[in-house]
Amino acid sequence: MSIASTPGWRKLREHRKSLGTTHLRELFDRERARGPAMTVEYDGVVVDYAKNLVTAETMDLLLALAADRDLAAGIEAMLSGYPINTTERRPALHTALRAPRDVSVLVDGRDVVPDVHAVLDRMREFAGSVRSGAWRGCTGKPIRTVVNIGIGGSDLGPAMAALALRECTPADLDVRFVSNVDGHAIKRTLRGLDPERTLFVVASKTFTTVETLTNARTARAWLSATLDDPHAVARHFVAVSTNAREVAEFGIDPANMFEFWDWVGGRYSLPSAIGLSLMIAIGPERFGELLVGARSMDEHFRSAPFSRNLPVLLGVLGVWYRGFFDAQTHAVLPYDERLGRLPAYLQQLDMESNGKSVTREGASPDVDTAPIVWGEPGTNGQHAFFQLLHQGTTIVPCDFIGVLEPAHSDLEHHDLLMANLFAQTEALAFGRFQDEVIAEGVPESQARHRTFTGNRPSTTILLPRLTPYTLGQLIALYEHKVFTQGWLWGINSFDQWGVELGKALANRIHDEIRADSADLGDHDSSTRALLQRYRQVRTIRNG
Ligand SMILES: O=P(O)(O)OC[C@H]1O[C@H](O)[C@H](O)[C@@H](O)[C@@H]1O
Repeated sequence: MSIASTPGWRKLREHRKSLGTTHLRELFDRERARGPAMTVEYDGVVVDYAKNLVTAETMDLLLALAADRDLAAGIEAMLSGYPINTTERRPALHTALRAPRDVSVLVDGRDVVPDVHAVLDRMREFAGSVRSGAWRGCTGKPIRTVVNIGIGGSDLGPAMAALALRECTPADLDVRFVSNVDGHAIKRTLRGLDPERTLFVVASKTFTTVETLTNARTARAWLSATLDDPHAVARHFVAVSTNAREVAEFGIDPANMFEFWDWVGGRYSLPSAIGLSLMIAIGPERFGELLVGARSMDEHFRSAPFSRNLPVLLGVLGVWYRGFFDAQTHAVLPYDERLGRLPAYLQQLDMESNGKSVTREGASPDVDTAPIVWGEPGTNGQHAFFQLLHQGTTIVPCDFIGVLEPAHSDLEHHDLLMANLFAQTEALAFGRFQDEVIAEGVPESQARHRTFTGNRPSTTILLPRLTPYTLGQLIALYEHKVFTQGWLWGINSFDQWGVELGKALANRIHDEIRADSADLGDHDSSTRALLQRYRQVRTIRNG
């Protein structure tokens, strides 16, 4: 049944009406212990959702909706390997990537956990040998730079995590990421590198992604231009993929390929071999800690009652705002420079998973699905777009993410950072009303401009420290939040057909650009004129 026609949704609609414009000031006045009552802690991760536009009744209704939508069965189906990715007839088993050795997870009657650990063992051995210098380039020198070539899920996860955990990377090891097909990207990445000491990790689930293969070919040509050695590619290129045939076709020895499986979605693949560059950067042991952290959140998701289940709570709050407040976007604001790429990572996770207009049954959903996810680290965002968060005409639910203890010892910086985080959530929630502004001595002519309506929702997520373990928890927290929402909306969160059309058209246009004489008559007048303009410049440049 579509979600909007369920009794649970109808009750929420009534409840939303009765809530009207009730202000967070009032809710906090009414419930003296609202803060602690609406804070849930699990294994060191604190989620305070008190500054959301909800009452205890709202939460009860949202959680009842989750129960009615059989979320518990959905969670079980995902974790036990049921093929919930129906359009691709596959399970979505990223959770098996962090299962301990003694657990079994069956896919088509076969336990996949031994395969997972066999690859992890190979990764550990390889990453260890690169880090220790035992793995040599073809001229006998140890590797000092690792370049991960991949895009989307084969880039964002490891790049986000490598930045987050950079303190764990030895100073003499440089791990870089290149994704864009824009030639400036690979040029800048390779600038100043010593081919004799550089290792390329070509990461692609399909090994057919044009951007990645183009960058990999350019890197191979760059390497071969200096290292005239038949063993150069074997010593300087490894692959991470599900596609051994294409890897061999590219010229990478399958012995240097690290495998994963089609039941791992690209945007969920960081804990798989896609994490190889990260493992080299932070070391096998720390990579293992990330898996254990993610595992801890998996277990929590599976077993905690919904009212104390962090991913479920975050998930239903998002459903509430999309369904009943017309909130088009959701901001992720990590108050931690190290989490600078988290918003980009979560954009793919959330928008590629749930940005859909078709239900699992092939119908149109009758409610809005994924929000537009965006964000920047604090405090930078405050000096850029927070104006709109505080006084704009649109409601933007925000996640503020803070880390209690920094990895440096400069408390002055950290106190300021955290003060800003807390202040922003307070300002958004409670605002400053016009009479208060006037009472402060602001001239009446300016009072409206300097008024803050407040009642702008936010959730605060606190981690004790940013470590591989807590980063693993945070990743799994958001993965399961996204799952919760997709399940409630009734969509398949694990396919991504929406990226295909643009790819197909780009292939066709690419051919037309290369064949100068190609007839552009099939294109619309806008595209045709743009292509002609580009072809002219291209022809002049090529002489
Ligand atoms: O890992 P690859 O096969 O190279 O895919 C890289 C990315 O490209 C695709 O277009 C998908 O939209 C992403 O989900 C995927 O992560």
